[in-house]
Amino acid sequence: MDVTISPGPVGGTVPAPPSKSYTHRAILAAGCGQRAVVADPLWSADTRATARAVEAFGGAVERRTDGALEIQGFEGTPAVPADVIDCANSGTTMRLVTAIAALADGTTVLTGDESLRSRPQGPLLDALSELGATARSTRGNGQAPLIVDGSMAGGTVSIPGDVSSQYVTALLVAGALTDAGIDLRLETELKSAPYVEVTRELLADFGVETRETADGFAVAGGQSYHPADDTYAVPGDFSSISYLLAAGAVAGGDASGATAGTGEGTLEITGARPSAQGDSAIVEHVAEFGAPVEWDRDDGTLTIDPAPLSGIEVSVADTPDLLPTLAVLGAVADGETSIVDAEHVRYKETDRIDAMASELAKLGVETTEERDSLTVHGDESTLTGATVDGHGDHRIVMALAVAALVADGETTIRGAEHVDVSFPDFFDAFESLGVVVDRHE
Ligand SMILES: O=C(O)C1=C[C@@H](OP(=O)(O)O)[C@@H](O)[C@H](O)C1
Ligand SMILES: C=C(OP(=O)(O)O)C(=O)O
Repeated sequence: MDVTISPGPVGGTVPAPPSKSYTHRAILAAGCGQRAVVADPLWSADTRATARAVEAFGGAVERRTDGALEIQGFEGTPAVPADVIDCANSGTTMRLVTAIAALADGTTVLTGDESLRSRPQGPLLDALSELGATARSTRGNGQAPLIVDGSMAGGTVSIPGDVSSQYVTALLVAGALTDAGIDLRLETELKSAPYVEVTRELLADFGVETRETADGFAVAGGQSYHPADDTYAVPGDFSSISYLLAAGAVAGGDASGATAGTGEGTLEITGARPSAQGDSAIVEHVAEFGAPVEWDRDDGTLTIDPAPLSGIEVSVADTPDLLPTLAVLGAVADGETSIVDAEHVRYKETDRIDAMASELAKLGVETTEERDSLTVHGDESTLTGATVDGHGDHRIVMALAVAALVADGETTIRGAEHVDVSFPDFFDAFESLGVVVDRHE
């Protein structure tokens, strides 16, 4: 599907979609236990891949009419899957499920789409092999398809922290079910660190203890997964919220003609309660760009008004998924925006530094790309509508949709269906805010 977006103001109230990261973890934690209900889950292409993996290991995932997931777990012992596990486009699914597969008494094969089959898995495969499983890439290049033979005993292992935090998450989730536990030593600084805190917070809610150590993390073996309450409720997703906040910052207003900076064009986002998500830093970032934003943390409500924006310098070491949103804010802002500490953003569904540089160029925006940074020259840029490519990547599509709101003329985004990965209702949400979206082939 392609979409054509007409520029125009946004305004109104919109709910945040549920967190993808928490939903993946909750489905797997419930799967590792006996039974649990996951309320308000994100039901998207990526989280459905995780649900399929739980079923492949012998669990059952049923979606109730209220959207909650009733999960019967495999109680700590995954069965050997009867078929290949297709992780589709989801890195989180592949990393976490690979580690759980190392607990099965037999062979699991994992694959995914072309994008996922190009992403790095080598350090995780090496770690699982050191811990007593046999885990390898069919092509010997550290990429899926993967073959994993269990079962791993646990022990001490070193792993780089600057490729993906999901390796750490995977070892903590599966390590609790090993005999010996896992003592994980980081060979480098940890990028995307808040995601490990999301993992530790969720594991604690499922009765699994983890520890931060002098050089990494540790999880004792022989633990079991059981939620404190029968039902686990998923919080809102701040990576998804970033597009809504950015839309409010650059195009807030209403049909009656609110003016930037006057507080008349408020956009409100509900369901934005605090959690361990590092991407909640987007709230501070839009404020640094100059947009008036308020966050009622108790109520979970964010309000944002449009304002003239000025460029900022921002590190995405902890928040890689914010890069596309920040790049678009930088394109609209006056002056230069430098997005730094970004090398790991190249290992996502696509190389997002490169993808944003090339698609923003089509809209008339000048950028400078380095290995670990993207500088957006907002002052030298005028956004002009064009046909742009989503690179098969949900976050590129959504960020470009925000840019389209303030481009001069219509913008067509190719491959817009990829929003299904993390925010299936994204274009409906945009329409509810007053955006004119034309979906076509
Ligand atoms: O654990 C998670 O839920 C995620 C971790 C991050 O990946 P990396 O740790 O690979 O940077 C992030 O980019 C991804 O969208 C979700
Ligand atoms: C990189 C992402 O997810 P994953 O690693 O699970 O594919 C993402 O959602 O931006």
